[in-house]
Amino acid sequence: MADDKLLSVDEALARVLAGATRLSGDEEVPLFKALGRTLAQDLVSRRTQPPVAVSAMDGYALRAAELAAPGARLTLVGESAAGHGYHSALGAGETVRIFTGAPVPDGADTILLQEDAMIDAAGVGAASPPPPGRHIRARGLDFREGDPALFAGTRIGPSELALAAAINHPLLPVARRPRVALIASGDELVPPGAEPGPAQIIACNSYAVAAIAEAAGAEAIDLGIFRDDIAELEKGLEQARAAKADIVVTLGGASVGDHDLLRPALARQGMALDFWRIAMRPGKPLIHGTLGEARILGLPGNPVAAFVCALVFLGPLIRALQGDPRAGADETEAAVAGAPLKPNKGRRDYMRATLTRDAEGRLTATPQALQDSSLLTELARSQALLIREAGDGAVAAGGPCRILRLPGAFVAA
Ligand SMILES: Nc1nc2c(c(=O)[nH]1)N[C@H]1C(S)=C(S)[C@@H](COP(=O)(O)OP(=O)(O)OC[C@H]3O[C@@H](n4cnc5c(N)ncnc54)[C@H](O)[C@@H]3O)O[C@H]1N2
Ligand code: MOO
Repeated sequence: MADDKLLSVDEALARVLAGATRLSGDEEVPLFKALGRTLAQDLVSRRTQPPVAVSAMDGYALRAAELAAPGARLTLVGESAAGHGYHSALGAGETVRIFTGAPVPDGADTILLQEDAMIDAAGVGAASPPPPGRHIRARGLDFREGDPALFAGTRIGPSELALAAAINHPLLPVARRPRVALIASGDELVPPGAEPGPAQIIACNSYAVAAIAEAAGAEAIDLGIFRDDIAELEKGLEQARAAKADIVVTLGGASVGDHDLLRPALARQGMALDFWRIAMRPGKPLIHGTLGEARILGLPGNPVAAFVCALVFLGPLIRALQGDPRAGADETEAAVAGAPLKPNKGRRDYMRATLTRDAEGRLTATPQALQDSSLLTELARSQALLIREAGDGAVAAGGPCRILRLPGAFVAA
């Protein structure tokens, strides 16, 4: 059974996304700067493509009916190359040499593949003539001027860039990148490259969380490490306000210990708290609220907990703030368990797991032996999170399970 005192992950995500719509301040960016941004308006095609009927192959443009009779020969009268069409319509008994992407001359209705052409002194023939329409791309086959080709809320990836360029939009209207300020907290933390004291460690969470934020389209602003002191943390929050952060992400200090001072610091700054504990493992102490215009996400300090919470909550929030209608959609996939899974109580569990294919080719997720939420090595060696719902019973090896792929994960051989 779910721990009914704690908010479920789905309810928590719904609350994080409630009212999260595209931020004001749309921008126009050139194509080469648009990867990962989100369209703020529909993009209407400014072109029809192909602009005329063109050949899909190198060969000969002709009338199918004229080559149908056995032994028929056509007279080669000219050439149509991409960008340089044949100057006139095809006359009776004529054919034109044509290349891929070249305009099909008026009168021609099919393309004889170069490899299938028989050429002799009498002209161009074929052992098996092509039927009408073969290897011709009709005008407007891909897109037509005036039709919407890409829609507001679409995340721009490589294929969207190619289409946007082809429909002749050199500048793309995109949502403003949400500004995400990062505040790490803890007396034990020093930055990479520094010499830690005997009980200190190197802070790492900001790097992973900034990467997740930027991959979702945000601008990450690292405000550095703050000591476990309410006044210090308040300074961090003031810096986040000065940086005009849309989202303030705090890292650590979210739990109930005497040195977990974020909630009091946030309260003193005037945060309207929404929730601070959820039924998730790792990631129980997750703070959500608003502070002025900014949204607050207080991530737990344990690195894997911070990572998983950033994937599950911060990424979707950033996407929603750019107007992506699919933000928060279920991105899990079906897999089979590579090892027996124990019953799961209380909280939804996101177990770090490797991904392979079994002998039948099924996607197989095998949980790491150690699941402590401090273990970065296990995280870096994993390709997926194997999700166990609160109340799930035992599952035998080979039984069904659900996974969420980690960013950039491949399926190991
Ligand atoms: N009595 C209880 N204790 C704890 C509970 C609880 O419910 N009752 N929850 C545990 C869980 S679950 C987690 S997760 C942690 C979260 O605690 P905090 O958010 O307060 O995080 P800290 O105590 O500051 O740090 C926890 C751990 O993570 C390390 N850390 C923190 N920040 C970073 C960073 N930027 N880079 C690398 N490592 C970081 C820190 O050194 C600690 O080891 O609380 C449990 N306790
Ligand atoms: O968030 Mo804690 O274990 O759930 O690491």
